[in-house]
Amino acid sequence: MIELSGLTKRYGEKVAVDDLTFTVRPGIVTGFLGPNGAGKSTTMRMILGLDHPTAGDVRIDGRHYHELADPLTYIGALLDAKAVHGGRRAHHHLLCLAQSNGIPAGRVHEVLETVGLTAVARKKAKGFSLGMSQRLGIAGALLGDPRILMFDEPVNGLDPEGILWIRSLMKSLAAQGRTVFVSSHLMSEMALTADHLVVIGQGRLLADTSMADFIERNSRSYVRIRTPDRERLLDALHGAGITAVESGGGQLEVDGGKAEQIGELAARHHVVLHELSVRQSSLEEAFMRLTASSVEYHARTEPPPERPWGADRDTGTAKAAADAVTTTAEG
Ligand SMILES: Nc1ncnc2c1ncn2[C@@H]1O[C@H](COP(=O)(O)OP(=O)(O)OP(=O)(O)O)[C@@H](O)[C@H]1O
Repeated sequence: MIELSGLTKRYGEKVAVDDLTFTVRPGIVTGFLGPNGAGKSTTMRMILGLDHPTAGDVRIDGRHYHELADPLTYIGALLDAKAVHGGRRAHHHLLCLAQSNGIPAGRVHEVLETVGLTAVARKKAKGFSLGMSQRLGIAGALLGDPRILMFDEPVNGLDPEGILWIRSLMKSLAAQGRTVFVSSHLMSEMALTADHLVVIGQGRLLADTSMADFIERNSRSYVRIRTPDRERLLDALHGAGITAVESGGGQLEVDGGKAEQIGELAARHHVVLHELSVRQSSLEEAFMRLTASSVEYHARTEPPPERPWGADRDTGTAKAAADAVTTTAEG
């Protein structure tokens, strides 16, 4: 179990982690979600005693990291897959870790087998692909057979086979009763892996909920409408007591499953429809709604304004590219 209580980290004026209180429980996969810069890695570094909290406290099975006698036998972590010394062979890297942490050398073979790196055990880490490095990092995390495992963005840059492998590994570790804490900025990935969700934005706790509850609350079904007769349709909908909201690009959205009613209404008022479709909002959209006000770097979704070809020829391209990205540094 990992328990955070009022955990806070400031770097000068910047509050990277802001008063986080939550518990990561055994037997399930807990997803740790937040947009870029939300404070996930900083939180994980504080759990491992690599960064000191400005305020608050974090405990691993009731103790601070530095109080654990052989920490790798309590908590194993993958923070940065490329942090391995490139000149070291995979086997040697794990052996050094084992020897310096009081772990029997025989575990090296076992974990290499578990992560599927036995065939390349004598190869130097600098020749490893990102996927192989992730597997080596995970082997290091598993080395002490710990009850708690923590992975920082383990699927970043992996191919579908690697993603599937990590997903099933995390689930099987949790099924063995271990505590599994995994960070990601992809809600869609977490929906397939995690049983519980902790969402943060700009260092603050935004949600601490079961995945089932999150899906239940955020699976919105709505009707999407495109029409060249927008004003007439809005009047007709209004007259029938149906509320439509603009959803960008001239589209309208109506909550609930009223597609037939809207279609018949449009026909009665001779309104042309280009689209009338029932949609289900994705969990990724729900996550983006939840974290919208805490995202530090926004890319504009509409295309940049069109420029006559040749105008600002020398600087136009760079300028248009710069215009397309709006950076708002909040907080
Ligand atoms: N050593 C540091 N000095 C100053 N600021 C830092 C330092 N480490 C992190 N930060 C800032 O703290 C905030 C949180 O960073 P952190 O890396 O924990 O976020 P994250 O959620 O892991 O992001 P990502 O998904 O991009 O990895 C960011 O604004 C970052 O710039």
